[in-house]
Amino acid sequence: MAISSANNPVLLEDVGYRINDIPVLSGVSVRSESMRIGVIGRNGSGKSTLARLIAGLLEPSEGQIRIEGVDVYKDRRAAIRTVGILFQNPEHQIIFPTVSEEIGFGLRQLGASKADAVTGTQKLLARFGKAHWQDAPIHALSQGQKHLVCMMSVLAMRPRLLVLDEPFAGLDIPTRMQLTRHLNDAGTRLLHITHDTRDLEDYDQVFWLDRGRLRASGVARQVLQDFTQEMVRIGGGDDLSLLAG
Ligand SMILES: Nc1ncnc2c1ncn2[C@@H]1O[C@H](COP(=O)(O)OP(=O)(O)OP(=O)(O)O)[C@@H](O)[C@H]1O
Repeated sequence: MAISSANNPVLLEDVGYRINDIPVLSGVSVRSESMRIGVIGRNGSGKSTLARLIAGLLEPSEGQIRIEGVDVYKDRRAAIRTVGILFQNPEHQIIFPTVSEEIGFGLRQLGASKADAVTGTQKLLARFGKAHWQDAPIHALSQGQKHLVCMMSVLAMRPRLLVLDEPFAGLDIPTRMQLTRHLNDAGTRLLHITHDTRDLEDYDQVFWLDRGRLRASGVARQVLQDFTQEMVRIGGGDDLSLLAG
């Protein structure tokens, strides 16, 4: 299903990012109007850095990023309505002790009154069939349940694009399937960053990030096939031996 979001592109123009003058990303240009955008790459290829740039949490050292027309780093007010992000580790996202406080916080960020945030949280939990989680202490939840709390908290803010930074790594198959179903039901545009080709099999368009540069882009099937072949080829060697410096 290749529904497009024409005229609302995810647009990166010649984006670079340096840490202590060392390039982590260089010359990354992406234009996509797809509803399901994938980014694949090895460990250390710059995926998480790219996720944070697209969410507006980092300022590009070079180039421009516009998500549906919004400069997500400079215009933070517009950015929180435009892009949400889910991290690999829920502990990096969760700040509050209970489920309802965590979800309500995002609604308050959007300007909802305390009462509206409470009602909005109740409605959202009911929509996910989790009304009974309202007062649950988050520390008592399983890892998969914590992921779902993060997902509900982000979706409560109705972002037009949701960036997924390997949120399913380390989860078992049923949990991955259930979380994926919730994501698909939400109908939100997704930009999914991963090293696991399984996550992107039914995506519209995939970008392959290699050592901080875009190596390929195109329809998912072709890019994933080329990526897998290259990973198997590298896996036959021993590049773990290489030390920098
Ligand atoms: N704060 C930092 N300080 C120094 N180097 C960093 C920092 N953040 C990222 N890097 C370096 O930038 C490169 C890209 O890191 P990044 O985390 O974006 O890659 P990744 O593709 O998400 O990796 P992984 O799949 O292992 O999570 C790596 O070489 C990493 O060591």
